[in-house]
Amino acid sequence: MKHKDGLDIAALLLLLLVAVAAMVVPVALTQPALLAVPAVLVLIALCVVLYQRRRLRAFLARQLCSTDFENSRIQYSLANLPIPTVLVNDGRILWYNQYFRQDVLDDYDAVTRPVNRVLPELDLAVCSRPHGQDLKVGERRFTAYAGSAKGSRGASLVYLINDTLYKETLDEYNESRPACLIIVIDSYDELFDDMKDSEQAKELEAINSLLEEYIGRSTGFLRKVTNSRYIAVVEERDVRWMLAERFDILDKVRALHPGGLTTLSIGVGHGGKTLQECHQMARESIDIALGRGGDQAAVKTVDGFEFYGGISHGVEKRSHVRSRIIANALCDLIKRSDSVIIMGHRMSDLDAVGSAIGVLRICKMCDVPAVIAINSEATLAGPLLKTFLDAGEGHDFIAPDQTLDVITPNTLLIVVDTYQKRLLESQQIYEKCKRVVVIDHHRMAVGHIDNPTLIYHEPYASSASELVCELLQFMPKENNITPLEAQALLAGIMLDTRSFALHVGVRTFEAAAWLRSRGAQTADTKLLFNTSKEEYEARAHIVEAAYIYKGCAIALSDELEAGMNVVLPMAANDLLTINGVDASFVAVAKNDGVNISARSMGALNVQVILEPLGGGGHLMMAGAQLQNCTLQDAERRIREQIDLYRAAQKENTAR
Ligand SMILES: Nc1ncnc2c1ncn2[C@@H]1O[C@@H]2COP(=O)(O)O[C@H]3[C@@H](O)[C@H](n4cnc5c(N)ncnc54)O[C@@H]3COP(=O)(O)O[C@H]2[C@H]1O
Ligand SMILES: [Mn+2]
Repeated sequence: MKHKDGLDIAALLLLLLVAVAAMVVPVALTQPALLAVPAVLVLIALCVVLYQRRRLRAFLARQLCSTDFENSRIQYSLANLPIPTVLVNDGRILWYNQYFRQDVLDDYDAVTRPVNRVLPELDLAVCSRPHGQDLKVGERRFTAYAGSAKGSRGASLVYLINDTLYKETLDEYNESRPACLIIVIDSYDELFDDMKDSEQAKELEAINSLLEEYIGRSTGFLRKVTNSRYIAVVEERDVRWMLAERFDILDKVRALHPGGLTTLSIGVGHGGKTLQECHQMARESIDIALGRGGDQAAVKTVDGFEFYGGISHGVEKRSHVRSRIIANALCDLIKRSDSVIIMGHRMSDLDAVGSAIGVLRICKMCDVPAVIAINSEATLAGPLLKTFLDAGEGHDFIAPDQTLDVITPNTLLIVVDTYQKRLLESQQIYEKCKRVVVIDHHRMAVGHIDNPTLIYHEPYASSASELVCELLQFMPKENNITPLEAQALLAGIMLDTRSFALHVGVRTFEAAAWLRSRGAQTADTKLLFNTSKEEYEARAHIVEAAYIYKGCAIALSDELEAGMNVVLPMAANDLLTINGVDASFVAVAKNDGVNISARSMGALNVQVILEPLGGGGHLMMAGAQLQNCTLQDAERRIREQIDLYRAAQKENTAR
């Protein structure tokens, strides 16, 4: 019998090894050169052992796994099962049927081999679950199910179902789901209006060929729907590489001109059930991308929005015509209401209160009763409120919960200086009012007010106060704004432009000039920004403790005394005046969380940096409120985001 041969050879080998061992010492002593002989002998012995091991394994496999081993119970029940089956004990293969040998082992033998050499991914715990485990062997794909083998403790039987076809079909299905892209050339009208026809053609041809090349890489197609708008239908597999490359088409188009004159906005909808649903998602995405200032891609998925790009400054894109139309529409809406409630964001600031005061004047011009809902305990515009109280205008400002009783189905809510539901001064008022108007200048973000009756949203405007100024100028009626109201609006503009340093367009100065002509005193306005000595000291303290990290000033502070909230944004402003600081981040503990104010001079987009922390705002002015978070955590998260942003910037310039 063969296994007897095996034993004989083993005995022979043993003898050989003993002889070699006996020889080594005397030979090494007398003639070291002859040591080569035992070495060669050992080598031969090893070869023989390896060869025998293979033969032994083949022999065992034949005995155990072939059908002529009639006495085995496993054999009886499983050998003819037409799916690959393997018995595993203690991590080693004990037995398998012929299908396993054919489909998984490619006709090699593997009895007693460790199972993780043959199936490295196999995890018996996962296989034992009802859905089994996905396994890949070469090109073939299986689902493995495991059960414990009867009668043998610790041994498992693993069944492998070859479902390569279904899995490949499923993958192909997922990869080929439809996705829709809407691509818009930002500020097309403004740019192309002044161009000669030949220049227009050249410009468009450059953009077209970049877009064609980009979509040409996909399996889909591109169509131009209007002069400035394209639509592309692609597949999920294409969206995947576009996301991985972070829509570098944006950079390519921006690079056509040194100043980044032409930019694109892209809205992507993917993951929807139907092509129609994806198209709808793409439309929502392009709206939000444009609302955030353009030059970026917004991707709507089933769980929300993601943004890519958005590094250039928005180009001013507004027309007086639009302001006039909105002014008329707003007037109409107000006149058709019983009463109006005006409300800003919580922790109201000079811009929120200033613009609310402007809107109140519009309501008065329309002869409709109106109030400003404001929490005067939690505001950063204390000095402004006080000025109005002192002037005997206190009745116009009411605590939010006091307005709830007077809300009727015909009450109009006008929200100023925010677009976000969660930042509103009062959620209850918002929920109770049927009709809502929004006047805001912040770049749009996720969680915005749905379906407002009217929106006046201009991300290029400096402030909500500037927008309200324009509306006031177009009011159909004789304008009777008071000098004090003009001053409130001017304070709003000055706050958000950091006294006309940032974010100022031609229209900002126009609005300021108009306010001046209506009696706003600049010196008095400046007084509204003054602080107490304690606040000044706290501010200096924070600035002193700041350090610089990758061009960003970071300052941390323990909780401030109640009523000192304005110290936080002011310290952030101060830090920006230091040479070599591109952006500043001030984090202050507040209750169980941390409040953050961030500022930049435009070299960094602080909105993008704070968005992952749940904050938002503008390119140059942003904030976030972290709940249940320590100061150290906040610092770590800020630095993490700065790292990511700097890395992305580096990659961009490298490209
Ligand atoms: N969780 C979140 N989600 C989305 N957006 C968020 C957000 N948290 C904050 N923001 C936005 O970020 C911007 C900056 O907020 P921050 O509190 O640092 O700075 C505020 C305010 O604290 C600061 N401020 C108020 N009074 C001030 C004064 N007297 N002097 C200097 N700064 C003042 O002026 C800034 C006015 O900024 P603005 O209202 O246009 O826009 C705000 C706010 O709308
Ligand atoms: Mn504000």
